[in-house]
Amino acid sequence: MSLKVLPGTPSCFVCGDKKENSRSLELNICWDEDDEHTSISFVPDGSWCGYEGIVHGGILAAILDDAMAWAIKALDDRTYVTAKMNVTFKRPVQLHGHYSASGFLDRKEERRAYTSALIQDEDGNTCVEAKAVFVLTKAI
Ligand SMILES: CCCCCCCCCCCCCCCC(=O)SCCNC(=O)CCNC(=O)[C@H](O)C(C)(C)COP(=O)(O)OP(=O)(O)OC[C@H]1O[C@@H](n2cnc3c(N)ncnc32)[C@H](O)[C@@H]1OP(=O)(O)O
Repeated sequence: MSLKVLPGTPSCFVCGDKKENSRSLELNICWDEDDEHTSISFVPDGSWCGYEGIVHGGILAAILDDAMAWAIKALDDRTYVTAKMNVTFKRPVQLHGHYSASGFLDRKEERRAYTSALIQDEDGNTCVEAKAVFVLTKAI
């Protein structure tokens, strides 16, 4: 497995830099060059919770959104935005656990990119799954 750390976007809530965005989670986005998917490792702290001890689903959706956006970016340098995203929460993601998110570009059609992503715990159990459609922007 050959993992490359992608640069991140300084203003981003997920992959940014606290100097540019004080609320950024500052997660590293890695690219697996052999299997062509993103990989984001994280250990949630107390500021990520909704219910006590359980990570807020909106934060998990944001991580999956980035995992998929960067899977596109690694393979196509143009700018795509999330147009539709479907998230299935299968198991709670726990405070202080060790998790990994992976994002995949499944296929492209015209201006659309179809993606998928998942979050797994350290035993390989799938906790969250997502599918999304990104659209190539005319401007940004
Ligand atoms: C230092 C290095 C930095 C480098 C930099 C890295 C950047 C890499 C990391 C980024 C990290 C951030 C990752 C978070 C990503 C976001 O969160 S993006 C923010 C959230 N999303 C948005 O704000 C999008 C808001 N929506 C829109 O702007 C517009 O509705 C859209 C999606 C652009 C579409 O508008 P439009 O271009 O006028 O759309 P339209 O011409 O009607 O449709 C175009 C095509 O898309 C399809 N389409 C449109 N909407 C949909 C839909 N909802 N479902 C399915 N298909 C749709 C249409 O069917 C059409 O398909 P074709 O007929 O061409 O095959």
